Amino acid sequence: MVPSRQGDGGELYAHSEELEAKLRGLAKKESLEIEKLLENDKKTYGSHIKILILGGPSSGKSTIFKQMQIIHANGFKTEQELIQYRGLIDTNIRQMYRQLISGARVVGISLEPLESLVHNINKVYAPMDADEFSIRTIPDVVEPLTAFWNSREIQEVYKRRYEFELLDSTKYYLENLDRISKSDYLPNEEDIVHSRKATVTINSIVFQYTGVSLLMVDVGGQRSERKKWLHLFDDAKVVIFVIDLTGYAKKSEESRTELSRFPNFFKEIGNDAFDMKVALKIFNDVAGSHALANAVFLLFFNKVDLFKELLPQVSLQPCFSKFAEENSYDNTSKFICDKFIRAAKPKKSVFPHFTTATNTENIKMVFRACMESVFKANSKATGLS
Ligand SMILES: Nc1nc2c(ncn2[C@@H]2O[C@H](COP(=O)(O)OP(=O)(O)OP(=O)(O)O)[C@@H](O)[C@H]2O)c(=O)[nH]1
Ligand SMILES: [Mg+2]
Repeated sequence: MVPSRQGDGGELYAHSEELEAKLRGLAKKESLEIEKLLENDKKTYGSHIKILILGGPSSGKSTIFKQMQIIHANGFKTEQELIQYRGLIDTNIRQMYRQLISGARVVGISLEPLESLVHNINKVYAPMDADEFSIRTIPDVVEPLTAFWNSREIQEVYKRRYEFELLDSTKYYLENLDRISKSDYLPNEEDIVHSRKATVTINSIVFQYTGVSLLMVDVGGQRSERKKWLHLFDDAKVVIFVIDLTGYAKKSEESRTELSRFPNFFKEIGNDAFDMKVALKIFNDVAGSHALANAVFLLFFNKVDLFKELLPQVSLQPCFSKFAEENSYDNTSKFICDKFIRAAKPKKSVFPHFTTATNTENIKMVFRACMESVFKANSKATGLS
């Protein structure tokens, strides 16, 4: 799948001078707002250790942020929060259904045999279409949508999911429709970390970790959101940089626009516009930033679960032409990891970790290991001793 493009003005930005000027004005206004927000943060949070979560679109930053809320704060408990997540999950499910239909067109699989199922599903969704907030996974949609999902055609389309845009949690939600459609359904933590909404705000939490107060900040990874990052770099001690491992197989429109701006960094563009290359470029920029010269970098190579599923189907070689080994997990993960570590040269403290952000236990364990290495790394530079 390619990242959701909600709220992204990327291509417009590249093509129109007038729009560019307008957006510059907006960015200035935005930067004043961010400064005000940070000023308030300082008042509220005092002198905490600041950890920034950065990375490309849809890499899993907010999922990690949610896990921190679950592990170190109160998690998601209020009815209002749960109802909001329920609405988001319902919207995600409808989105997945539509993406599978468009995907069938992209990969050239005819859905004619599913005509009556599609008709029945559309009949349920049609009255809700006028208002996004009214979208519900009602019991009437469960039977046709489950049959649609289990059909031979859609399973074939799903196998080729990296050729078109599809939400990562498609299988997870479409196999839990019975539970989700219950009238009193409220999402559990696992459901919540599988939901998807592109971040267009700056989210922060403060929590205690072994007696140290940490301020963790989550931002959006889409190009329009990355303009806000610079304002946050000052006094950040730790950067968690999240990389979507499946990005080696994805080519989003955003990646094409993005890479065409750096012809010297990436010699071959066009067919070569893989999301992982954009992530590499973003990481290279961030790691070279003066404001982050003393920060410890934790690299989270994320979506290990999906990466392992993908490896037997898609080779790493089209994305990285120098990769010439067998497409095993060990070979590919090492190759990708080396690429990023080399991009961080010359002097950085960089600690790589392999993660599945939707798995609370995995993130709990990785975070513990991270903090140990951070505390040990360079107490003078980080002020974490
Ligand atoms: N299966 C699986 N899904 C993941 C993993 N990490 C994240 N996801 C899913 O990937 C989708 C995108 O994750 P987000 O956390 O929203 O990504 P993000 O980096 O915050 O994206 P932006 O805010 O747009 O920059 C969500 O549906 C997550 O549930 C993972 O390790 N495994
Ligand atoms: Mg996010």
